[in-house]
Amino acid sequence: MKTSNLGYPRIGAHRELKRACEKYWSNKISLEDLVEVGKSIRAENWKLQKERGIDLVPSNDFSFYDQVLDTTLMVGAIPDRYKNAKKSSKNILDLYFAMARGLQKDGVDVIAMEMTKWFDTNYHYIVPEFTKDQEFELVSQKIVKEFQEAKHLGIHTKPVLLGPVTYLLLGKEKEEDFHRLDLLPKLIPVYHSILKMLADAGATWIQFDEPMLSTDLSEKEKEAIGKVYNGITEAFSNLKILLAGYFGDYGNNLDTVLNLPVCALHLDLKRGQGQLDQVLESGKLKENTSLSLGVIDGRNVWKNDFESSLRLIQKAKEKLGEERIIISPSCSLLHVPNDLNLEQNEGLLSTEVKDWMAFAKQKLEELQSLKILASNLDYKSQQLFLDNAASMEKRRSSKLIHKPKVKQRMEQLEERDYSRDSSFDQRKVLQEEHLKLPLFPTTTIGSFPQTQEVRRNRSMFKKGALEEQAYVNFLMEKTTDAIGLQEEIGLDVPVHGEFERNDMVEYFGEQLEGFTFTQNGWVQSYGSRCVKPPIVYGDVSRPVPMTVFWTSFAQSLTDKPVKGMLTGPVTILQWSFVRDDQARSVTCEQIALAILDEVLDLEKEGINIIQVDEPAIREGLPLRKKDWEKYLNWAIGAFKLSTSGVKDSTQIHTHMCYSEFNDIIQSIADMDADVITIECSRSQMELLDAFSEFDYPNDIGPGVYDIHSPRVPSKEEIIKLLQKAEHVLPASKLWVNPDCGLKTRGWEETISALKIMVSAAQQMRETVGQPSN
Ligand SMILES: CN1c2c(nc(N)[nH]c2=O)NC[C@@H]1CNc1ccc(C(=O)N[C@@H](CCC(=O)N[C@@H](CCC(=O)N[C@@H](CCC(=O)O)C(=O)O)C(=O)O)C(=O)O)cc1
Ligand SMILES: N[C@@H](CCS)C(=O)O
Ligand SMILES: [Zn+2]
Repeated sequence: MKTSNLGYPRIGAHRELKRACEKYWSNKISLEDLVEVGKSIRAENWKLQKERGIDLVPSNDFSFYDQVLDTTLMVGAIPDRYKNAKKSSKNILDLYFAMARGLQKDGVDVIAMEMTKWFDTNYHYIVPEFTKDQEFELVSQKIVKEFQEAKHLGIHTKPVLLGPVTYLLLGKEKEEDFHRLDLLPKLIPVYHSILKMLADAGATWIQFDEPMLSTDLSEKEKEAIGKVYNGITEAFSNLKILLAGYFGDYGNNLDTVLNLPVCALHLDLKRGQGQLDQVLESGKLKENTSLSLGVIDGRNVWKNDFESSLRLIQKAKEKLGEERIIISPSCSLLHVPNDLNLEQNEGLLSTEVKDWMAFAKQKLEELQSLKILASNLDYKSQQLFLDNAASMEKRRSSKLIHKPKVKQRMEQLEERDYSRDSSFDQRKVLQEEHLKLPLFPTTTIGSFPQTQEVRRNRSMFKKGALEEQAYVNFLMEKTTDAIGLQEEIGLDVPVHGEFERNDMVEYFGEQLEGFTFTQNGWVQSYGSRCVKPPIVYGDVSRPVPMTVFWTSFAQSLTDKPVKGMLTGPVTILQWSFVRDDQARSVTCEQIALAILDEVLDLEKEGINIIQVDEPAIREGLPLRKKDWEKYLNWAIGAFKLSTSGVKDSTQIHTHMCYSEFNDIIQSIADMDADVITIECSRSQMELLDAFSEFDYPNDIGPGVYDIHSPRVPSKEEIIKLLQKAEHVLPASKLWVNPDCGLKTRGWEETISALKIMVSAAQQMRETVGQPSN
């Protein structure tokens, strides 16, 4: 029996990669320094995995930004607009970062590639772009170099490649009249060249990630899988191919994968437990194919239940024999924090709850333990097993989890708690009278720059080096400045700026009961940006108001209507690590009630516009269509529960970023938010088509510039996007705002961009109704 890992967190135990990248981008360290940081993180990760007895240690799971972008560079799918960036870049990493972040330097002005969510995770990948006559060539040999780098350290790794079918399917056609999958015959030779180089370098196992296998694939897509892996196994009989689908079971694609002559097939047994029986009983697994049993949850932080994992392992062992079993996490460990041992503050994470958890490093140790136990017929009497069973039992019977008051409140909910009193049209009239906003009202999505100064003050306050009152005074100053600035710029609906928040989810998690949080539980979200997801371990409630002080303070500084800012229940759920002892829908409803309490308190304090952000509604959608309806019912229900108790004259906004809306537009309409602000600019307003075709009933603020890049848009660009929007939707429905919050930006670019945006809106007001050219 072997142990295998599919991927390890690459930001470093103390976010070394984040710091190095950000310093490199601001010219504070050299390329050599940055490369050195990457090298030392890789070495540390490989060593750590080796020391924990992992037999198949991954390489090429490291990335300076994103593994999909790495693949794009590997196969040379560099969009034409980066030609100048390529010429002016001194090295390939600068070109790579220009593709990820855009570039505005030395006469080069190029926008970034689109970014979107990686399946149903909070990780974002850079979307490949393809043209009809797309050519591929081997450009980056990173995977070979990293294999050799590990080899020099005495560690024989299993290089990881993003499979060609998933790679193409994750991309977008930038021209009409072709399907990206038709590019496969041109792409495959590049993969074969890479495999040849890896084989020459001495690689034995290769892991191909094909997570698209956990989605509904068409016949053509299934055929493509067949062709690719039959071709590879035939051409490279000296390589052992491990095919990995994850984030779910293979569903209707099972026969396709069972037919492949691969050396090992990975099963995500956390999301698809039933798949093991199906595979074992089908009799279709090829004799030479091993099973990689993904028994450890790569998507959550709970300790593995050895009893249930060993049951699965023993079952597979009996059928296939030990030699054909590999045990592993369900997916890459990219999505969990690094090391639970770094959590030493009992005030944050109690010893009791900590005992229920395992982060990446601990999950490797669990794999090691499972391997030892699985080889012991009498494993139930082993100390390793008994300790684990004791932890499981303590968690099940803990008094921290169940709160009768929360359960009672849920039982009393009625149908009418889930809808507003009047229709949108009726509400709109009242809100117009009340708020008196101009056409094309301007606003922002909530956060203003979280500068180092803001973060440092919070950090000092949390460490006890800054008194609470001094910290509050500092935040009041920042909020006052932000309101003043918004007045000066001429924004119609100001926000308080979210300076007091470390993160839009963690901030709420910290104030809600039933949640706990960590000191160092960082997980990569995109590029150098990380999040520290809170952990829901018990029934959720809101003991005291969470945002009323800051919103009311901001409102006291201006006559304009300040927009209150909350994170919605689905997003809080989706971006937290959630208890696995009850349905997610139940936890979500508990969070919804806590948010409702806050909405009503804000309204009581005279806040007439309240935004409840739900950027994660789309990413929470199950990967298979058959499961959508059930999810959408409870997710939309939770949003409505959290927002429906307000008066008709109170305007509810919601906000979503990076989402394809076409297929869930009805559900978005069902949310019945008075205004929805959405990410739109990186896709050049493509997303609006769904809203216009569907005749979306409520008001919309399509993001008019990309906030993920430091690039300042021109007025012409914004006008062009607004005209595009006005072309498909009536002007009376349109709001003007950036794509998302401004927390990652600096003040200088923020002020410039917002001034341009406001002046673009003013120009639109003047020209409304006139034909655009
Ligand atoms: C909207 N998005 C979000 C997602 N998920 C979330 N949970 N939150 C989101 O906002 N998913 C989709 C998108 C992804 N976008 C982003 C955008 C920005 C970030 C980001 O900026 N992350 C920060 C970390 C934020 C945070 O929690 N900060 C804390 C701790 C700050 C810190 O690092 N402190 C230093 C000390 C500071 C000093 O002394 O100078 C330290 O601890 O060492 C805080 O502000 O208190 C990031 O830096 O990556 C994430 C996702
Ligand atoms: N209100 C949040 C939404 C981000 S999705 C912000 O502005 O950062
Ligand atoms: Zn957003």
